[in-house]
Amino acid sequence: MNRLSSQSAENKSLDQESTKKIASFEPKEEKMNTKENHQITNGSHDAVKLAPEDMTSKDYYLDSTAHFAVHEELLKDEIRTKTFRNAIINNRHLFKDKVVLDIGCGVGIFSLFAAKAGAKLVIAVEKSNVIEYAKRIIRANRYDKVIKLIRGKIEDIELPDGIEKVDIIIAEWMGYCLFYDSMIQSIIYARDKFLKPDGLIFPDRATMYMVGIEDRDYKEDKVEWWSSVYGYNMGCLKNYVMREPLVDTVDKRQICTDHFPLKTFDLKTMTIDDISIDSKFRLRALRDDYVHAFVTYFVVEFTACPQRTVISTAPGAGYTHWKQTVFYFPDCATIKFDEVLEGKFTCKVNLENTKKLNFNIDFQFDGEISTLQSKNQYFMKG
Ligand SMILES: C[S@@+](CC[C@H](N)C(=O)[O-])C[C@H]1O[C@@H](n2cnc3c(N)ncnc32)[C@H](O)[C@@H]1O
Repeated sequence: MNRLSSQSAENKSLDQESTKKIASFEPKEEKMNTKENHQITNGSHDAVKLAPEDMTSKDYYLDSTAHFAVHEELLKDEIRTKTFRNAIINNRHLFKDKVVLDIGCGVGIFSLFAAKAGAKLVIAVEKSNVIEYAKRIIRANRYDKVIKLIRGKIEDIELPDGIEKVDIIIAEWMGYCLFYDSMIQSIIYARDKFLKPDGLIFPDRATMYMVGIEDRDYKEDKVEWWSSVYGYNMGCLKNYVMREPLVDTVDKRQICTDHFPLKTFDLKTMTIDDISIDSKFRLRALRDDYVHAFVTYFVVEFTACPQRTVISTAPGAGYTHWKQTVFYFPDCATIKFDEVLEGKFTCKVNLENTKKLNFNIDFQFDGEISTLQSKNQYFMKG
Protein backbone atom coordinates (compact mmCIF):
# COMPACT_ATOMS: atom_id res chain seq x y z
CA MET A 1 0.00 0.00 0.00
CA ASN A 2 1.07 3.53 -0.62
CA ARG A 3 -0.50 5.56 2.13
CA LEU A 4 -0.18 9.34 2.36
CA SER A 5 -0.48 11.22 5.61
CA SER A 6 -2.97 14.04 5.51
CA GLN A 7 -0.11 16.52 5.63
CA SER A 8 1.09 15.17 2.30
CA ALA A 9 -2.47 14.95 1.04
CA GLU A 10 -1.78 18.13 -0.88
CA ASN A 11 -0.94 16.16 -3.97
CA LYS A 12 -3.32 18.38 -5.88
CA SER A 13 -0.57 20.99 -5.38
CA LEU A 14 2.95 21.08 -6.71
CA ASP A 15 6.29 20.42 -5.18
CA GLN A 16 9.09 22.91 -5.74
CA GLU A 17 11.04 20.43 -7.83
CA SER A 18 8.50 20.11 -10.62
CA THR A 19 7.85 23.85 -10.76
CA LYS A 20 11.54 24.50 -11.27
CA LYS A 21 11.52 22.24 -14.31
CA ILE A 22 8.54 24.06 -15.74
CA ALA A 23 10.12 27.46 -15.23
CA SER A 24 12.93 26.54 -17.58
CA PHE A 25 10.68 25.11 -20.31
CA GLU A 26 10.65 27.10 -23.57
CA PRO A 27 7.34 26.58 -25.39
CA LYS A 28 7.03 27.26 -29.12
CA GLU A 29 3.48 28.60 -28.80
CA GLU A 30 2.68 32.26 -29.21
CA LYS A 31 2.87 34.28 -26.00
CA MET A 32 -0.28 35.65 -24.44
CA ASN A 33 -1.10 39.19 -25.36
CA THR A 34 -3.39 40.34 -22.59
CA LYS A 35 -4.69 43.24 -24.69
CA GLU A 36 -5.90 40.85 -27.39
CA ASN A 37 -7.18 38.36 -24.86
CA HIS A 38 -10.86 38.86 -25.73
CA GLN A 39 -11.90 35.29 -25.13
CA ILE A 40 -11.55 35.60 -21.36
CA THR A 41 -13.65 38.07 -19.45
CA ASN A 42 -12.10 39.20 -16.19
CA GLY A 43 -13.95 39.06 -12.91
CA SER A 44 -12.07 40.80 -10.13
CA HIS A 45 -9.52 38.37 -8.68
CA ASP A 46 -6.06 38.26 -7.27
CA ALA A 47 -4.40 35.31 -9.06
CA VAL A 48 -1.55 35.92 -11.47
CA LYS A 49 -2.46 36.79 -15.08
CA LEU A 50 0.41 35.38 -17.05
CA ALA A 51 0.96 33.27 -20.09
CA PRO A 52 1.72 29.75 -18.82
CA GLU A 53 5.20 29.94 -20.34
CA ASP A 54 5.99 32.99 -18.20
CA MET A 55 5.01 31.44 -14.88
CA THR A 56 7.77 30.79 -12.35
CA SER A 57 7.96 28.60 -9.23
CA LYS A 58 6.80 31.56 -7.15
CA ASP A 59 3.70 32.00 -9.32
CA TYR A 60 2.87 28.29 -9.02
CA TYR A 61 3.40 28.46 -5.29
CA LEU A 62 0.74 31.18 -5.08
CA ASP A 63 -1.54 29.54 -7.67
CA SER A 64 -0.91 25.78 -7.49
CA THR A 65 -3.93 24.82 -9.63
CA ALA A 66 -2.41 26.77 -12.54
CA HIS A 67 -0.08 23.87 -13.23
CA PHE A 68 -1.17 21.29 -15.78
CA ALA A 69 0.06 18.41 -13.59
CA VAL A 70 -2.77 19.07 -11.11
CA HIS A 71 -5.28 18.74 -13.95
CA GLU A 72 -3.51 15.76 -15.48
CA GLU A 73 -4.08 13.86 -12.23
CA LEU A 74 -7.76 14.84 -12.19
CA LEU A 75 -8.34 14.00 -15.85
CA LYS A 76 -6.57 10.66 -15.48
CA ASP A 77 -8.89 9.78 -12.62
CA GLU A 78 -11.13 7.91 -15.03
CA ILE A 79 -13.84 7.00 -12.55
CA ARG A 80 -14.26 10.71 -11.81
CA THR A 81 -13.95 12.10 -15.32
CA LYS A 82 -15.86 9.37 -17.18
CA THR A 83 -18.74 9.58 -14.71
CA PHE A 84 -19.03 13.33 -15.34
CA ARG A 85 -18.81 12.63 -19.08
CA ASN A 86 -21.57 10.01 -18.91
CA ALA A 87 -23.75 12.23 -16.74
CA ILE A 88 -23.48 15.05 -19.26
CA ILE A 89 -23.11 13.49 -22.70
CA ASN A 90 -25.60 10.66 -22.12
CA ASN A 91 -28.23 13.21 -21.11
CA ARG A 92 -28.49 15.52 -24.08
CA HIS A 93 -32.17 15.99 -23.31
CA LEU A 94 -31.14 17.84 -20.11
CA PHE A 95 -28.45 19.99 -21.79
CA LYS A 96 -29.93 20.81 -25.21
CA ASP A 97 -30.24 24.62 -25.63
CA LYS A 98 -29.53 25.21 -21.93
CA VAL A 99 -27.26 27.73 -20.23
CA VAL A 100 -24.65 25.91 -18.14
CA LEU A 101 -22.31 27.28 -15.46
CA ASP A 102 -19.07 25.29 -15.02
CA ILE A 103 -17.58 26.38 -11.68
CA GLY A 104 -13.82 25.88 -11.43
CA CYS A 105 -13.53 24.77 -15.05
CA GLY A 106 -9.80 23.93 -14.90
CA VAL A 107 -8.70 23.10 -18.44
CA GLY A 108 -12.37 23.11 -19.49
CA ILE A 109 -13.20 19.42 -19.75
CA PHE A 110 -16.74 19.62 -18.35
CA SER A 111 -17.48 22.70 -20.46
CA LEU A 112 -16.46 20.74 -23.55
CA PHE A 113 -18.75 17.87 -22.50
CA ALA A 114 -21.65 20.30 -21.95
CA ALA A 115 -21.10 22.00 -25.31
CA LYS A 116 -21.06 18.60 -27.00
CA ALA A 117 -24.29 17.70 -25.19
CA GLY A 118 -25.98 20.64 -26.94
CA ALA A 119 -25.81 23.50 -24.41
CA LYS A 120 -26.44 26.83 -26.14
CA LEU A 121 -24.06 28.66 -23.77
CA VAL A 122 -21.50 27.38 -21.29
CA ILE A 123 -20.09 29.93 -18.84
CA ALA A 124 -16.79 28.53 -17.58
CA VAL A 125 -15.48 30.26 -14.46
CA GLU A 126 -11.98 29.70 -13.13
CA LYS A 127 -10.00 31.66 -10.57
CA SER A 128 -6.61 30.18 -11.45
CA ASN A 129 -4.30 31.03 -14.30
CA VAL A 130 -5.01 27.52 -15.66
CA ILE A 131 -7.74 29.40 -17.54
CA GLU A 132 -5.00 30.31 -20.03
CA TYR A 133 -4.77 26.63 -20.98
CA ALA A 134 -8.56 26.37 -21.08
CA LYS A 135 -8.67 29.26 -23.54
CA ARG A 136 -6.28 27.54 -25.93
CA ILE A 137 -7.98 24.15 -25.55
CA ILE A 138 -11.46 25.51 -26.19
CA ARG A 139 -10.26 27.40 -29.24
CA ALA A 140 -8.36 24.35 -30.55
CA ASN A 141 -11.54 22.29 -30.28
CA ARG A 142 -13.60 25.05 -31.96
CA TYR A 143 -16.01 25.58 -29.09
CA ASP A 144 -15.16 29.23 -28.47
CA LYS A 145 -18.56 30.39 -29.78
CA VAL A 146 -20.42 28.30 -27.17
CA ILE A 147 -18.04 28.35 -24.18
CA LYS A 148 -17.40 31.74 -22.58
CA LEU A 149 -14.55 31.86 -20.10
CA ILE A 150 -14.62 34.13 -17.07
CA ARG A 151 -11.49 34.56 -14.99
CA GLY A 152 -12.18 35.02 -11.30
CA LYS A 153 -13.69 33.54 -8.18
CA ILE A 154 -17.32 32.58 -8.61
CA GLU A 155 -18.02 34.80 -5.61
CA ASP A 156 -16.65 37.87 -7.46
CA ILE A 157 -17.92 37.50 -11.02
CA GLU A 158 -21.09 38.56 -12.84
CA LEU A 159 -22.66 36.50 -15.61
CA PRO A 160 -22.31 37.78 -19.19
CA ASP A 161 -24.71 40.55 -20.29
CA GLY A 162 -28.24 39.35 -20.83
CA ILE A 163 -27.85 36.22 -18.66
CA GLU A 164 -29.33 36.44 -15.18
CA LYS A 165 -29.70 32.80 -14.25
CA VAL A 166 -28.41 29.46 -15.50
CA ASP A 167 -30.20 26.14 -16.05
CA ILE A 168 -27.42 23.85 -14.86
CA ILE A 169 -24.39 24.11 -12.56
CA ILE A 170 -21.54 21.64 -13.04
CA ALA A 171 -18.72 21.42 -10.50
CA GLU A 172 -16.30 18.89 -9.12
CA TRP A 173 -16.20 20.34 -5.64
CA MET A 174 -15.22 17.32 -3.52
CA GLY A 175 -11.96 17.16 -1.55
CA TYR A 176 -10.17 14.46 0.37
CA CYS A 177 -12.50 13.09 3.06
CA LEU A 178 -15.14 15.08 1.14
CA PHE A 179 -14.41 18.45 2.75
CA TYR A 180 -10.63 18.92 2.75
CA ASP A 181 -9.98 21.96 0.52
CA SER A 182 -13.47 21.54 -0.89
CA MET A 183 -15.32 24.09 -3.05
CA ILE A 184 -18.69 23.32 -1.52
CA GLN A 185 -19.21 26.81 -0.07
CA SER A 186 -18.68 28.31 -3.52
CA ILE A 187 -21.27 25.95 -5.03
CA ILE A 188 -23.86 26.90 -2.42
CA TYR A 189 -23.12 30.58 -3.07
CA ALA A 190 -23.44 30.13 -6.85
CA ARG A 191 -26.63 28.07 -6.52
CA ASP A 192 -28.32 30.82 -4.50
CA LYS A 193 -27.16 33.60 -6.81
CA PHE A 194 -27.17 32.13 -10.31
CA LEU A 195 -29.29 28.95 -10.54
CA LYS A 196 -32.90 29.04 -11.77
CA PRO A 197 -35.36 27.74 -9.14
CA ASP A 198 -35.87 24.53 -11.13
CA GLY A 199 -32.20 24.33 -12.18
CA LEU A 200 -29.99 21.26 -11.91
CA ILE A 201 -26.67 20.66 -10.14
CA PHE A 202 -24.19 18.04 -11.40
CA PRO A 203 -23.58 16.23 -9.03
CA ASP A 204 -26.20 17.09 -6.44
CA ARG A 205 -25.98 14.58 -3.62
CA ALA A 206 -23.11 13.25 -1.50
CA THR A 207 -23.09 10.67 1.26
CA MET A 208 -20.23 10.01 3.67
CA TYR A 209 -19.79 6.40 4.86
CA MET A 210 -17.77 4.65 7.52
CA VAL A 211 -16.49 1.05 7.84
CA GLY A 212 -14.18 -0.81 10.23
CA ILE A 213 -11.03 -2.48 8.91
CA GLU A 214 -8.44 -5.00 9.98
CA ASP A 215 -5.07 -3.30 9.39
CA ARG A 216 -2.49 -4.72 11.78
CA ASP A 217 0.51 -4.82 9.43
CA TYR A 218 0.21 -1.27 8.20
CA LYS A 219 -0.66 0.12 11.62
CA GLU A 220 2.45 -1.55 13.04
CA ASP A 221 4.54 -0.07 10.26
CA LYS A 222 3.14 3.46 10.70
CA VAL A 223 2.45 3.69 14.44
CA GLU A 224 4.16 0.92 16.45
CA TRP A 225 7.37 1.35 14.44
CA TRP A 226 8.16 4.48 16.49
CA SER A 227 8.54 2.36 19.66
CA SER A 228 12.05 1.35 18.63
CA VAL A 229 13.86 3.27 15.91
CA TYR A 230 17.45 2.04 15.58
CA GLY A 231 17.07 0.92 19.18
CA TYR A 232 15.80 4.28 20.49
CA ASN A 233 12.39 4.74 22.06
CA MET A 234 10.55 7.32 19.96
CA GLY A 235 7.16 6.10 21.17
CA CYS A 236 6.17 9.62 22.25
CA LEU A 237 5.41 10.31 18.55
CA LYS A 238 2.77 7.58 18.31
CA ASN A 239 0.10 9.81 19.72
CA TYR A 240 0.81 12.47 17.08
CA VAL A 241 0.99 9.97 14.23
CA MET A 242 -2.36 8.50 15.20
CA ARG A 243 -4.05 11.90 15.28
CA GLU A 244 -3.52 12.49 11.57
CA PRO A 245 -5.88 10.53 9.33
CA LEU A 246 -4.19 8.88 6.37
CA VAL A 247 -5.42 9.41 2.83
CA ASP A 248 -4.72 6.07 1.23
CA THR A 249 -6.07 3.16 -0.78
CA VAL A 250 -7.65 0.47 1.38
CA ASP A 251 -7.98 -3.08 0.11
CA LYS A 252 -11.63 -4.13 0.33
CA ARG A 253 -10.55 -7.48 1.83
CA GLN A 254 -9.61 -5.56 5.00
CA ILE A 255 -13.22 -4.50 5.57
CA CYS A 256 -14.67 -6.45 8.49
CA THR A 257 -17.86 -4.51 9.31
CA ASP A 258 -20.85 -3.33 7.34
CA HIS A 259 -20.92 0.19 5.85
CA PHE A 260 -22.62 2.91 7.85
CA PRO A 261 -23.95 6.10 6.15
CA LEU A 262 -22.92 9.00 8.39
CA LYS A 263 -24.64 11.87 6.57
CA THR A 264 -26.14 12.77 3.20
CA PHE A 265 -25.71 16.25 1.73
CA ASP A 266 -28.30 17.53 -0.73
CA LEU A 267 -26.66 20.25 -2.81
CA LYS A 268 -30.06 21.54 -3.93
CA THR A 269 -31.12 22.53 -0.42
CA MET A 270 -28.16 22.46 1.99
CA THR A 271 -26.74 25.60 3.56
CA ILE A 272 -23.28 26.52 4.80
CA ASP A 273 -24.38 25.46 8.31
CA ASP A 274 -24.78 21.88 7.04
CA ILE A 275 -21.05 21.58 6.19
CA SER A 276 -20.17 19.35 9.13
CA ILE A 277 -20.91 15.84 10.38
CA ASP A 278 -22.16 14.91 13.82
CA SER A 279 -23.48 11.39 13.59
CA LYS A 280 -23.83 8.31 15.74
CA PHE A 281 -22.71 5.10 14.03
CA ARG A 282 -23.25 1.36 14.42
CA LEU A 283 -20.86 -1.04 12.73
CA ARG A 284 -21.87 -4.71 12.65
CA ALA A 285 -19.09 -7.30 12.23
CA LEU A 286 -19.19 -9.30 9.00
CA ARG A 287 -16.87 -11.97 10.46
CA ASP A 288 -14.68 -12.71 13.49
CA ASP A 289 -11.79 -10.26 13.20
CA TYR A 290 -9.80 -7.38 14.74
CA VAL A 291 -10.82 -3.78 14.06
CA HIS A 292 -7.73 -1.55 13.98
CA ALA A 293 -9.10 1.52 12.24
CA PHE A 294 -12.15 3.26 10.86
CA VAL A 295 -12.28 4.25 7.22
CA THR A 296 -14.43 6.97 5.68
CA TYR A 297 -15.28 7.38 2.01
CA PHE A 298 -17.97 9.19 0.04
CA VAL A 299 -20.35 8.55 -2.83
CA VAL A 300 -21.66 11.39 -5.00
CA GLU A 301 -24.76 11.08 -7.17
CA PHE A 302 -26.08 12.84 -10.26
CA THR A 303 -29.74 12.45 -9.40
CA ALA A 304 -30.93 14.47 -12.40
CA CYS A 305 -29.83 11.60 -14.65
CA PRO A 306 -32.56 9.05 -15.37
CA GLN A 307 -30.01 6.24 -15.03
CA ARG A 308 -28.24 5.83 -11.70
CA THR A 309 -24.98 7.77 -12.10
CA VAL A 310 -22.56 7.84 -9.16
CA ILE A 311 -18.92 8.25 -8.25
CA SER A 312 -18.07 5.87 -5.43
CA THR A 313 -14.81 6.23 -3.51
CA ALA A 314 -15.47 3.07 -1.48
CA PRO A 315 -12.65 0.56 -0.98
CA GLY A 316 -12.77 -1.80 -3.92
CA ALA A 317 -14.92 0.47 -6.09
CA GLY A 318 -11.92 1.32 -8.29
CA TYR A 319 -9.08 3.81 -7.89
CA THR A 320 -9.91 7.49 -7.52
CA HIS A 321 -7.47 10.24 -6.53
CA TRP A 322 -9.56 10.77 -3.37
CA LYS A 323 -8.68 7.23 -2.17
CA GLN A 324 -10.10 6.64 1.34
CA THR A 325 -9.36 8.19 4.75
CA VAL A 326 -8.07 5.95 7.56
CA PHE A 327 -8.44 6.78 11.27
CA TYR A 328 -6.38 4.59 13.62
CA PHE A 329 -7.15 4.34 17.31
CA PRO A 330 -5.12 2.92 20.23
CA ASP A 331 -5.43 -0.86 20.73
CA CYS A 332 -7.90 -2.81 18.64
CA ALA A 333 -11.32 -4.35 19.11
CA THR A 334 -11.58 -8.13 18.83
CA ILE A 335 -14.99 -8.49 17.30
CA LYS A 336 -17.08 -11.59 16.60
CA PHE A 337 -19.46 -12.05 13.70
CA ASP A 338 -22.64 -9.97 14.17
CA GLU A 339 -21.37 -8.03 17.20
CA VAL A 340 -21.89 -4.28 17.04
CA LEU A 341 -19.45 -1.46 17.71
CA GLU A 342 -21.23 1.83 18.42
CA GLY A 343 -19.95 5.37 18.55
CA LYS A 344 -20.09 8.95 17.39
CA PHE A 345 -18.25 10.60 14.49
CA THR A 346 -17.90 14.35 14.18
CA CYS A 347 -16.18 16.37 11.48
CA LYS A 348 -15.87 20.13 11.81
CA VAL A 349 -14.70 22.15 8.83
CA ASN A 350 -12.94 25.47 9.31
CA LEU A 351 -14.97 27.53 6.83
CA GLU A 352 -12.26 30.22 6.68
CA ASN A 353 -9.62 27.65 5.72
CA THR A 354 -11.04 24.38 4.41
CA LYS A 355 -7.60 22.78 4.65
CA LYS A 356 -8.30 22.51 8.39
CA LEU A 357 -10.63 19.72 9.46
CA ASN A 358 -11.13 18.48 13.02
CA PHE A 359 -12.57 15.05 13.80
CA ASN A 360 -13.68 13.21 16.89
CA ILE A 361 -14.41 9.49 16.96
CA ASP A 362 -15.70 8.20 20.29
CA PHE A 363 -16.86 4.62 20.60
CA GLN A 364 -17.48 1.80 22.99
CA PHE A 365 -17.42 -1.90 22.28
CA ASP A 366 -18.60 -4.57 24.64
CA GLY A 367 -17.98 -7.89 22.91
CA GLU A 368 -17.69 -11.47 24.03
CA ILE A 369 -13.88 -11.44 23.76
CA SER A 370 -12.95 -7.80 24.23
CA THR A 371 -14.30 -4.55 25.60
CA LEU A 372 -12.96 -1.18 24.56
CA GLN A 373 -13.86 2.45 25.14
CA SER A 374 -12.04 5.09 23.18
CA LYS A 375 -12.23 8.86 22.62
CA ASN A 376 -10.02 10.13 19.83
CA GLN A 377 -9.32 13.48 18.22
CA TYR A 378 -7.89 13.83 14.72
CA PHE A 379 -7.05 16.72 12.45
CA MET A 380 -6.17 17.36 8.84
CA LYS A 381 -4.33 20.58 8.18
CA GLY A 382 -2.82 21.90 5.01
C1 LIG B 1 -10.85 20.07 -8.67
S1 LIG B 1 -10.45 21.28 -9.87
C2 LIG B 1 -11.58 20.81 -11.14
C3 LIG B 1 -11.16 21.28 -12.53
C4 LIG B 1 -12.09 20.79 -13.63
N1 LIG B 1 -13.47 21.16 -13.39
C5 LIG B 1 -12.01 19.30 -13.76
O1 LIG B 1 -12.81 18.62 -13.16
O2 LIG B 1 -11.10 18.79 -14.43
C6 LIG B 1 -11.20 22.69 -9.18
C7 LIG B 1 -10.90 23.97 -9.91
O3 LIG B 1 -11.72 24.99 -9.35
C8 LIG B 1 -11.01 26.19 -9.23
N2 LIG B 1 -11.68 26.96 -8.17
C9 LIG B 1 -11.67 26.68 -6.84
N3 LIG B 1 -12.45 27.55 -6.16
C10 LIG B 1 -12.95 28.41 -7.08
C11 LIG B 1 -13.82 29.55 -7.00
N4 LIG B 1 -14.30 29.95 -5.83
N5 LIG B 1 -14.13 30.20 -8.14
C12 LIG B 1 -13.61 29.78 -9.34
N6 LIG B 1 -12.78 28.73 -9.47
C13 LIG B 1 -12.47 28.04 -8.37
C14 LIG B 1 -9.59 25.73 -8.93
O4 LIG B 1 -8.64 26.72 -9.31
C15 LIG B 1 -9.48 24.48 -9.76
O5 LIG B 1 -8.95 24.72 -11.04
